[in-house]
Amino acid sequence: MTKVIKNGTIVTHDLTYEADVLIDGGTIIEIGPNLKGEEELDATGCYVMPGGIDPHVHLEMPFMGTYSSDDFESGTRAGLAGGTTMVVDFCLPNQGESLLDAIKRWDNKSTRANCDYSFHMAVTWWGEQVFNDMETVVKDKGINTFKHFLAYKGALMVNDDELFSSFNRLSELGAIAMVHAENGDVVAEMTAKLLAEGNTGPEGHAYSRPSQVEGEATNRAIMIADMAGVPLYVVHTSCEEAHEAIRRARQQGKRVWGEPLIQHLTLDKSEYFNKDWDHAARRVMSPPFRNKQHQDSLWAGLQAGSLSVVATDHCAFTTEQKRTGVGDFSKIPNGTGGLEDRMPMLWTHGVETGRLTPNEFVAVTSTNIAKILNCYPKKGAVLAGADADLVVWDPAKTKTITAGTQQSAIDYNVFEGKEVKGLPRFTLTRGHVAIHDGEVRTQEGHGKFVKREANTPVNKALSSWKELTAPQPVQRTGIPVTGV
Ligand SMILES: NC(=O)NCCC(=O)O
Ligand SMILES: [Zn+2]
Ligand SMILES: [Zn+2]
Repeated sequence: MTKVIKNGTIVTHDLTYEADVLIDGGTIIEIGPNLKGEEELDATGCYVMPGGIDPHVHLEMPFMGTYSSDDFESGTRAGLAGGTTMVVDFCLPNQGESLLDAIKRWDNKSTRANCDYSFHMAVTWWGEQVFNDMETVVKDKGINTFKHFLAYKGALMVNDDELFSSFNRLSELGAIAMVHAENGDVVAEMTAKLLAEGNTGPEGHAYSRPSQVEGEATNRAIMIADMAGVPLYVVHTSCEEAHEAIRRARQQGKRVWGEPLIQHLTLDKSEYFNKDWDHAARRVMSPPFRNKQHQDSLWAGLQAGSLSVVATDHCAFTTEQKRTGVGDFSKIPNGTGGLEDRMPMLWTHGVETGRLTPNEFVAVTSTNIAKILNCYPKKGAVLAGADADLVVWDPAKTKTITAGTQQSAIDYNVFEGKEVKGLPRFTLTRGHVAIHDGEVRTQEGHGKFVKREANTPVNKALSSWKELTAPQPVQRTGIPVTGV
C-alpha cells in the first residue's frame, strides 16, 4: 500500500523545498512534484520533517526502589503524539549481572513499543565479565554506545579507574562513551549535610547538586576520554560549566558532544521553591533545573553548534511514587517526563522566538543524533530509501499542555499550562500513520529494534589521529653505556 504526502514543504537539516513524498510500506521511495499514491495525506501549510529521535529515555526503569511509570507502550505513544518516531533507552545491568542478561530483560519490555527504538548499554560495575561481554554487545547486539554514571554513589556510580578501563575497552571496540556527569562523592556528602541541617524538602535536591559538581565531572570525563581515545557523549548537559568544558574540548578538536534537555532549556530552579511539596518533587531530576544564565548558555550552544542534541531523559514517576521522599529529598525518585512535549516546546521556544531555524530544529531533534549513533540516513532523513519515520508539522497548530489530555501514564505534566505553537498533523512510524490529525492510531508492537554498527566515521577519524600522535620511542645512535 503506497501513501503520498502532498503539498508540503520538506525541511531537513540542510534543505527546505517543496515536494511530495511517496512511501511504500515502511520506506520512502520517491520525492518530487506531483506524486501519486493509494492514500493521500494533505500537508498544505505544513513542514515535512524527519521524525524526532529522543536518544535519552528510561521506560519502565528500575530506579530508587521503584520503576518509572511509562513503559515502552505508553512512552512511545507519547513520543509519537509529539512527533518523535524513535527512542533510545538504557539497558541497566544489576551489580554482577552480565550485560547480555540485561539486554534480555530490555528485549522483553520493548516488545510493546509503538515506534522503533534502540538501546544504549550502561556500565554499572566493572570486571572481566563486563570487559568480555562488551565485545558481544557491540559486535552481535548492535549497540555501540555505553553510558557511565559518575553520580548515584552506592548504586549506579563507577569510579575513575573503572571509567578509564571501560573507556579504553570502548576505544578498542570502536564504540562511543556516554556519561552522566555529576561528582557523586561530593553530591553524597552534601546531601548528608543538608539532611542533617534540616533541609529535607525538594529544594534540598537542587542545593545538593550545584552546577560546579556537573562542571567538574564533565571536565574529568572529557580528560579521561581523551586519554583513552574514545568519542564522548555527555548526557543532560544542564549548565554553563559543563557546556564550557564541552565547548573548549570541541575547539581543541576533541570528539565530544553535549545533550541539553528540553526541561533544562525551558524550566528553571524556582520550581523547587514552590510552596506545594508535590509541585516541587515532581520536578526533581538530576541534574536539577538551573537559572536563566545557564539556560541562555544552553540555547547559545545549540545556536553555535557546541551542543548537538535536545533530548528529554524521559523518566516519569507518579506523584505517589515521588511521595516516597516526603521528609527526605534524597528518596524522591529522580526523573521527569517530556517525550510528548519535546518537539512542540522546542519549536515554540526555539523556532518561534528566532533562536533556531527550522533546519536547526531538525538537526538537534533528529539528524545530528542519527549521525552520532550511526543510524543515518535510515533514520533522521527525508531521502529515498530512508525509513518513512516522518512528522508532518503544522506550525500554526496550538494547544495548552495539560496532563488531562497527555498520553503519558503519569498524573501531572511538568509543562502544565504552557502554550505551544507547532504540533504534528501526522506522525508516521515506518509508514504507519500513528497520529492522524489529533487522533491516536498507534499499533502496539509495531516498533522494531534498530541495530547500530560500531566504528562510526568519528571513531575511525579519532583512532587514526590517536595512532598518528601516539608516543613513539626515539631511535638513537650512540646510547651511553652505563656502569663503565
Ligand atoms: N535524570 C534523572 O533524574 N533520572 C533518570 C536517570 C538519569 O539519567 O540520571
Ligand atoms: Zn543521568
Ligand atoms: Zn537518563
